[in-house]
Amino acid sequence: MRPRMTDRYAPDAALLAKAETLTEALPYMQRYAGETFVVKYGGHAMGDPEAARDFAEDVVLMKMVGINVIVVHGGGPQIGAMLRKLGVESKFVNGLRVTDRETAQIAEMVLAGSINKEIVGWIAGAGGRAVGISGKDAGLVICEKVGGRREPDPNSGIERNVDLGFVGDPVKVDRRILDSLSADNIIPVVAPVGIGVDGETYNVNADTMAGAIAAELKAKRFFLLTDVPGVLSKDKDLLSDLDPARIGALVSDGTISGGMIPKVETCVNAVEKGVDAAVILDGRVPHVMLLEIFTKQGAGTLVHL
Ligand SMILES: Nc1ncnc2c1ncn2[C@@H]1O[C@H](COP(=O)(O)OP(=O)(O)O)[C@@H](O)[C@H]1O
Ligand SMILES: CC(=O)N[C@@H](CCC(=O)OP(=O)(O)O)C(=O)O
Repeated sequence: MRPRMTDRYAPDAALLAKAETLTEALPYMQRYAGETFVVKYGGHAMGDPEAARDFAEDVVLMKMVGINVIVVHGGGPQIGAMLRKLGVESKFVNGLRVTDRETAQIAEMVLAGSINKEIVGWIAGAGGRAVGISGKDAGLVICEKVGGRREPDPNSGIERNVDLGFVGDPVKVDRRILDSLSADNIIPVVAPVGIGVDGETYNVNADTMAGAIAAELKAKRFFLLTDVPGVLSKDKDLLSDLDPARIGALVSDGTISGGMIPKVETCVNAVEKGVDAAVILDGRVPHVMLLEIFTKQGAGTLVHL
């Protein structure tokens, strides 16, 4: 027989708090089991190895409680570093990297070769099973070349059309490879490289790629991990809840600018196409996804209709 509980054997407060954390998580586990979550892991959020380990543990834990997790990663800063090392010039127009054939090859090498396998390794290290693929595999993400963008000429100041080269816009997502992997209890890790109908390789903005996949899967949640706490107000307070109309106003009055504009646009596009909610999260915060999923207060900025 187990000894009767006396003060001497009673668990201390810290231990009880651990049990309370788990019971607080219970309704969320019940709500999300069987649902699909798409996680975009940005290149800036991948900074240090400890954060990477936390990220992988969160992904594995989510999978363990029955969430179908799909990771789509970026790698913009890492592509930039490799291009500099190889002495290849690179520039961005409207947040998209102008990508000639050589740049496309280097981007694919960094994204699908190096970063993708690194993430697969982190997930394996946390006890999960992951398979790394790109949008080219099994025709996952079919792209069209993006149209040219208008930009002022640096010398004359006159606006001209800039051809972005091999930058792809996802036009079709074939979910079958993701469904097969998820059904086999494997976490798909997707590099943002797409394929044209003619077999051409396209460099795709990782937010756009993740948004297209989240929309096709009608994901319950679409997480975007970046290096800010979420969308901030003019006074730098975190805006924890936004709808498309409010986002439009914040973009118009200049509160949201730079790299945050395509990010919120991706979120709005995703929720309008059937994703339940998108959440912009700070990937530098340890276990930020667990805090968002399994606690009452959540974390980051939730975007919904
Ligand atoms: N209102 C805002 N709230 C938060 N970040 C903002 C806002 N407006 C502009 N930003 C900028 O957007 C950046 C995030 O976009 P980006 O650098 O493209 O992210 P990532 O590389 O992770 O995809 C932030 O680092 C910040 O400088
Ligand atoms: C067309 C285009 O711009 N592609 C991006 C792909 C990587 C990316 O988007 O990574 P982050 O999410 O880390 O920024 C690039 O070449 O940088």
